[in-house]
Amino acid sequence: MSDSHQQAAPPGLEMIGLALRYEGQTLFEGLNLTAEAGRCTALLGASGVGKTTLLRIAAGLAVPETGHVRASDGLPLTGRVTWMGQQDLLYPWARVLENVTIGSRLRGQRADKPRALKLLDAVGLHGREGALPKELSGGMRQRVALARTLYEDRPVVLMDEPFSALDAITRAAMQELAARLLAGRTMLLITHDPLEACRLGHSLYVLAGKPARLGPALIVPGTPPRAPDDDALLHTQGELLRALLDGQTA
Ligand SMILES: Nc1ncnc2c1ncn2[C@@H]1O[C@H](COP(=O)(O)OP(=O)(O)OP(=O)(O)O)[C@@H](O)[C@H]1O
Repeated sequence: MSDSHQQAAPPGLEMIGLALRYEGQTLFEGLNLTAEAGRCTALLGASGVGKTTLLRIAAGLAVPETGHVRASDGLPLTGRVTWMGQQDLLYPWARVLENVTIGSRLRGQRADKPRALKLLDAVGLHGREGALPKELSGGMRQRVALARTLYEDRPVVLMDEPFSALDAITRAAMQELAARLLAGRTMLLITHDPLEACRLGHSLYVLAGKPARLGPALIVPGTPPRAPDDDALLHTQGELLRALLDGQTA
């Protein structure tokens, strides 16, 4: 199912000349990154290099010392960005349906229950709308989180290791679901997993060094979700792993 609720064409996300220091350490300096409109940009790099910080800047949750983030269509980004993280961050006291529609409640709007139920159906949770998060497996909770992300219906989706807490099989299934249901949106995906980046991403970047710099884009041919044993994917995965290892020694 594609989410027909989505309206305007998604903008690209342009991060320009970002500089940020924490406790005297320069994390970025003059960093530029564009997440292309309607495509998935994957960002990899060693732990602590600054990936989440970059995503927080993109979300407006952290403010760079210099530089700025803008939408490629020149319109404000406010209200056009959503976030999906590693933890599902479901409210434990709220049932599945309420968790999916929580954004409406927080905005003081009426929940669109028929649409939420349709999305729960699309993520394979038909009939589970009355369950509490504790009654669901980790993979199911992440499906609820995906339904909630889709319910928010923002053209730009920021994903911080969204599937890293899942086992390999559930993770592969979630990658397929997310690629299908989020297709056409502008996605910026942080992952530690080269295979995940190659399955989901159109452009892949490695962030490395102090201050952190972006390596050249690796472009993966084909349409996500790519098969894990696809020849072109396996080739790009090797290149990406090499770039990650080179980043460690740079
Ligand atoms: N609010 C903050 N105050 C001080 N230092 C911070 C803050 N946020 C992040 N840092 C530091 O900035 C660096 C980058 O952190 P960040 O979480 O962005 O890395 P990361 O690449 O996402 O790591 P990981 O892959 O482990 O999640 C780390 O050294 C971290 O300790």
